[in-house]
Amino acid sequence: MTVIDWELENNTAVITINHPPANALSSQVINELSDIMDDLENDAKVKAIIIHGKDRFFSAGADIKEFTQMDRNEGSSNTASAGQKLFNRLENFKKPIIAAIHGAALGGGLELSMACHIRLAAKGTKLGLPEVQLGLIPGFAGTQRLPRLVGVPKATEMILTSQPIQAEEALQFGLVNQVVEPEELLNAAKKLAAHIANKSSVAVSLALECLSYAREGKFVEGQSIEARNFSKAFGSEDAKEGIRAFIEKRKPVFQDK
Ligand SMILES: C/C=C/C(=O)SCCNC(=O)CCNC(=O)[C@H](O)C(C)(C)COP(=O)(O)OP(=O)(O)OC[C@H]1O[C@@H](n2cnc3c(N)ncnc32)[C@H](O)[C@@H]1OP(=O)(O)O
Repeated sequence: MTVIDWELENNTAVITINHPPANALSSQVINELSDIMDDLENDAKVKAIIIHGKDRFFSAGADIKEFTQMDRNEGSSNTASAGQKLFNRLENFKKPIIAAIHGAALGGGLELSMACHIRLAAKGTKLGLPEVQLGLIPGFAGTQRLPRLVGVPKATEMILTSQPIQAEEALQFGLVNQVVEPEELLNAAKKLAAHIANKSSVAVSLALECLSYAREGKFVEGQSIEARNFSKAFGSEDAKEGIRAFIEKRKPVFQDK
């Protein structure tokens, strides 16, 4: 039985983690998500991606029950490296990925959402990295991505105390982009995805590439990639159309070329 489904709605791929009871990120979830990303990468119809969780939670993190069946070597190396590899891939994906978070995004669940480009959270969601409480530490790059988003002092407090924060506080710290009513979450994510999917996918992917340098704090390199990508975008058919449409006071019709 699969634990992740996806479907295409207009130009948005909606990925649903469906691994009851807590959408824990078992190795099966990691493998299936990885396979799905292969499909989405090569599907020209997909211009934006949403990841969300079925039922009560976005994801409560790595599968703690699976940990009990692993030997020390597997637990310490394969699990962390498989998750890190996938999440790096998501973060550097050429198509925008939106995490629609509800209930709980804990441990690996928060790490998954932090690897997405934009995060929307439902009111009442708990977000945290509680691994230290288990005698572990975050293993899917949470010690690196959380400080980048909320600053080192807040990340240190969250990781060392294992205490989650609520969506509203996450918004204040920049950990999520928006907080919405739970029943509005998926619609809000779809609206945002459609807004982006309307744009030229050439320009969107060139912009995403530049933004990856900002995440790494590489201003000088990022600036030079920006100049290169500006020139690539400028030479695209979509830029011709976008500029013409502005002059002609109409909506552009992009061909993604
Ligand atoms: C490299 C990455 C490492 C990691 O990510 S380590 C994991 C870090 N995550 C956590 O420590 C979170 C653990 N879970 C919780 O704190 C709580 O749970 C929740 C806040 C998510 C929900 O609490 P409540 O509403 O009281 O429900 P409930 O009875 O605790 O959980 C419902 C069912 O979900 C299972 N479950 C929850 N989290 C996980 C998990 N991470 N891995 C495997 N199963 C999990 C439980 O055991 C239980 O299951 P049953 O109904 O069969 O007793």
